[in-house]
Amino acid sequence: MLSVENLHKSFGGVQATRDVTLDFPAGSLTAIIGPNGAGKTTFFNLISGHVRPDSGRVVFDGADVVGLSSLEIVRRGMARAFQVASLFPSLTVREALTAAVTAHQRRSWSLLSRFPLGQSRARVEELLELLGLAPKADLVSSSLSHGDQKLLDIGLALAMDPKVLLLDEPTAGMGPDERWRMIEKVHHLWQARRLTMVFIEHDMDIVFKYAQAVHVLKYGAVLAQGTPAEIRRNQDVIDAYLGTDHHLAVATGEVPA
Ligand SMILES: Nc1ncnc2c1ncn2[C@@H]1O[C@H](COP(=O)(O)OP(=O)(O)OP(=O)(O)O)[C@@H](O)[C@H]1O
Repeated sequence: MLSVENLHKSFGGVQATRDVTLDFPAGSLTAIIGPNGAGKTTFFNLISGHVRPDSGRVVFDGADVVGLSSLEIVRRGMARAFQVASLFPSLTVREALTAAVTAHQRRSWSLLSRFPLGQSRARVEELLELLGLAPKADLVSSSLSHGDQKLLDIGLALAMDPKVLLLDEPTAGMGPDERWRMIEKVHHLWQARRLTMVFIEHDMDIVFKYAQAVHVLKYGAVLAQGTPAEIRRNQDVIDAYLGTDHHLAVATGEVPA
């Protein structure tokens, strides 16, 4: 579905992405982890067309998309949840989703005839249900909790009908309980929509519980990739990232050695 080959990007003297080659099979749920400044967000910027790589390929659905605009990449089916809900502070949740669904359908001219207004309404209601936002559909976006605003951001990305969904720290800024509720919803929609999903996450408990595959970046390069079980016992990852707390957890039997 998505594969990245030998991707490089420098900003001045900083090599933010170094020879990154990674694969994201159709229907997979992959976490990207790494210390601050490892190049995780830059990686998302490169694959979604927001920043152009210096070299390398981003093969999405069989075609190299390097050089295409971010809008064209969205149109081809790769969406990214941005903090966009805050752009529509006075719209209700339903109005914001309706605007996104309608905008997407207008862009997909060839599909327009297959999406009459009734279907676009049905699509909005389906998204409200999927995200658990139906009871809040008539609230203005700015009055939502932080977690619900993030869900609305995800909903606006889902309105693009993506095959691949990129989430940059979906649980950032949340307390422990809200974090787990959020990731459970994300996991539910991954299952329900059979998406290929990639998420950047700092909370290792969440990563190890939910991701099928984990790609670890350090100084812009791929340090390791594997299943959660492989990553948590990978010595390079432990040394570079998981650190002493992990050693302690292994020693006390909280996680397997
Ligand atoms: N537009 C830019 N101009 C200059 N330097 C940049 C730019 N974008 C990223 N960088 C640099 O590239 C490196 C990687 O940054 P990036 O934000 O991708 O890391 P990250 O892993 O997402 O970090 P964090 O976990 O803190 O969000 C950093 O040194 C950063 O300062």
